[in-house]
Amino acid sequence: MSSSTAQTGAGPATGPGGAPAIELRGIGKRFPGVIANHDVDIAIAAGTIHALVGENGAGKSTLMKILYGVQKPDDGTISVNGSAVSFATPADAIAQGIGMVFQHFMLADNLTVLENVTLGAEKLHGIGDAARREIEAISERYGFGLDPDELVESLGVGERQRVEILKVLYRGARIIILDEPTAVLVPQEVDALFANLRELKEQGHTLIFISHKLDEVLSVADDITVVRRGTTVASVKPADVTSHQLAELMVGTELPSPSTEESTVTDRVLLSVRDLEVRDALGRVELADVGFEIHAGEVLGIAGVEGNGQTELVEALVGMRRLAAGSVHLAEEDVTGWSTRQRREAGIGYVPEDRHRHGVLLDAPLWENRILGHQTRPPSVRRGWIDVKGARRDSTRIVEQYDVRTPGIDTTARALSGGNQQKFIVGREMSGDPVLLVASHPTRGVDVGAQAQIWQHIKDARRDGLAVLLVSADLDELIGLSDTIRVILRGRLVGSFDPQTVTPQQLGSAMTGAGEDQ
Ligand SMILES: Nc1ncnc2c1ncn2[C@@H]1O[C@H](COP(=O)(O)OP(=O)(O)OP(=O)(O)O)[C@@H](O)[C@H]1O
Repeated sequence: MSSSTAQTGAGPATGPGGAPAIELRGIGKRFPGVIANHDVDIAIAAGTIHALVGENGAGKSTLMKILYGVQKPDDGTISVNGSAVSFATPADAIAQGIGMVFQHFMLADNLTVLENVTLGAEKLHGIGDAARREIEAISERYGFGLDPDELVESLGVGERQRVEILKVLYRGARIIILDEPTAVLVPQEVDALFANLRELKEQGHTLIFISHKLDEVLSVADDITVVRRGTTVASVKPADVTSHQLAELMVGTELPSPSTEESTVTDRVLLSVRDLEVRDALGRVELADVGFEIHAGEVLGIAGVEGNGQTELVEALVGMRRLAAGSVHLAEEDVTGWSTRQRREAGIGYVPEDRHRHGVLLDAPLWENRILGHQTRPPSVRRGWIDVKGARRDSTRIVEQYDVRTPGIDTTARALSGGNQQKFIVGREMSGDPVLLVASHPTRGVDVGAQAQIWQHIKDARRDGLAVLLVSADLDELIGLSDTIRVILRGRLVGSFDPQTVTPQQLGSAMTGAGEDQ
């Protein structure tokens, strides 16, 4: 146990040089109908790893956007290394040595590491040998293992993230903000990321990251700030709290404890996939020999490192990809040649992996988003016409049942926090009694309390016979929710595991191919 004590509010934590690397005092930010931040006080010591935790919509991203010059605060002051600053744009923050790594990587796949890193920063070291030397030096110094001339499209998720970190280091960042950096990583990659973060810290950098994974926060952070309903409510040391206590600080109440459940798997096959093959536009095989069944009342979990065919599998099932071979049966019906619309009408719910591309219309109000993908089914239509009242009523129900934090159903999806957008999408796709739910990362970016609620909704529907294909990067979710777990590797299903007995480490090994020889 550390001798440090939990503080309420943030005291003047000082770094080696005296002043904190970052000090936020009295920060406030309002949006129409919402107070995103108020009275935020945080001091972040130089050369430390500082975690920011809090419920969906608590105001974490807004705070980080203020610190990176994306949003302007209405109140309060920001100091960097003891000097007051004011940022009109991210360029101002970068000039002060602050960099940000977003959750959605912003890399061009068809360019090399060097081209991605120098893009927009040509003035620093050009785009030739000087730049290459600098990139190699940074990669070497922090143990990133990146080759400047490698194409980004051939890199794995963890490597891409290192390119993003390298990009901000290249631009001179000493203070690096990471928004949910572990959401897309497998356990081994998380370990590698944390090793990189610790190395950066050793060399004097200050790291600030947002996470919903409290165990990880406890393992890597030096300090943790808890944000609740827009303001900082506690600042604690990892040694002084458990993940359960941390969760309670976040939500302000006790958390429901998970219930163990009897198996609900029936012998009625709802989805039957045989010899599925999918090819890309150039004819390269993306999925091969994929076959499985899901019964009514069963959750089939798919584990895999991102980019191993999950996207193709999910899109093939919902009718967004043509099959090169194989068949898909929903209940007794051969749906292989059916359109997405026909499949949805037959009762397939779909939670897409990229909520901004396929899940919501960001500039449309929530009630219109209720209709998206459900244009031909009640309550969105009545006698062939869009039923505005029905859609509005059902949107209100989703907001209540899924605890979507929003001023109302006329608010645009864009104005919701990421986790709240996700809750709305899951609520919509669980509407109208689907027979099959095809869900990609249904709780990505969702806080622990809301995650438990979504799991419960899925379990309840499973008890009523819902079949679920669950693709998730969260191995605890896969283990907690699935009846069987299959591992996908390079477009093939390579392993089958019993969630009752498998460990995250075993899954992680199978996912990276380490268990291939078994
Ligand atoms: N551009 C915007 N316009 C209107 N409201 C916004 C905007 N951005 C954020 N908000 C609101 O501000 C509040 C805080 O949102 P923020 O994204 O900071 O939360 P968060 O803690 O990062 O949540 P999550 O964990 O879900 O990502 C939310 O109520 C959100 O709806």
